[in-house]
Amino acid sequence: MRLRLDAVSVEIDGATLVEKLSLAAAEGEVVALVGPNGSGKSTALRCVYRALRPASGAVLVDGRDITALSLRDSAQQVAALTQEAGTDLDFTVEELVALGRAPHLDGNQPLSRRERELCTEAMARLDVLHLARRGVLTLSGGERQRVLIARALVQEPSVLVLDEPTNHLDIRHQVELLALLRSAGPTVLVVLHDLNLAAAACDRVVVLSRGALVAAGPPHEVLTPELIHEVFGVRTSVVPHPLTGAPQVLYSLPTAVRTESRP
Ligand SMILES: Nc1ncnc2c1ncn2[C@@H]1O[C@H](COP(=O)(O)OP(=O)(O)OP(=O)(O)O)[C@@H](O)[C@H]1O
Repeated sequence: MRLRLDAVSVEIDGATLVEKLSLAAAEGEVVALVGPNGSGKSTALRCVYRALRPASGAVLVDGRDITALSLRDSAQQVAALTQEAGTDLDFTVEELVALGRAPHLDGNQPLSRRERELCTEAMARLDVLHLARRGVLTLSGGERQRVLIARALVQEPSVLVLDEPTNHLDIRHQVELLALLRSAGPTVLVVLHDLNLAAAACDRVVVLSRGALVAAGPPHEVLTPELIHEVFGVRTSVVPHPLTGAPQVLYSLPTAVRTESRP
């Protein structure tokens, strides 16, 4: 198994934020992590990119506990797009993307031709090549998000974790990003709030509630009205997508908050 979380628990100041979370993702699989606000999704991801150390349990990449690897070795294995990933550093887009190669370089070693091509290709795939010379601080939120994803791709990780990567993205770039994640190569663990994007793009969906796993499996098995009501407290209808058959979650607003009906 490429990525495995084995009974990972996280405690901070005596509170258990994640409790005995186990999940696995095979090579090339795209797994969505969904759940209500505060259910522990970002905390679980932080253990994978080593911003947090589990109180117990382990994160394994290709069977090796990542805490046994040097930071440089684990940065070659795992790339992350985090919620804190906005950068205050005034790089150009191409400089920031090139930084994704850092875990693979010795000191100030310049990029090889192949690495420069890799950066150009990633910028093109994320539709930011035309911004290559722009300062990152001048970009819109969605443009910056796409640049950071290009940086994660040039890292050529075997595992890519992304925390709400569709934040700030317009609908075209959301759809393109999810399609890209399916074809990019690395095993992907992605936190998503949009259950329909998760259903369309992910092989499996893992649902967290109050720090613990409540369901995991293919989208059509997991995303049922009963489960969504139990976990999110929202009534939904789930119908098959007319073209793909993937489950589509339809929401209706509670009648109490509807505006009065028109004459
Ligand atoms: N450093 C910390 N100290 C104390 N509590 C924390 C800390 N970090 C996170 N928490 C709490 O842990 C819980 C889980 O947080 P986490 O960010 O993992 O949730 P999430 O599922 O990613 O939420 P969201 O959908 O809102 O991004 C929350 O209640 C949060 O307030």
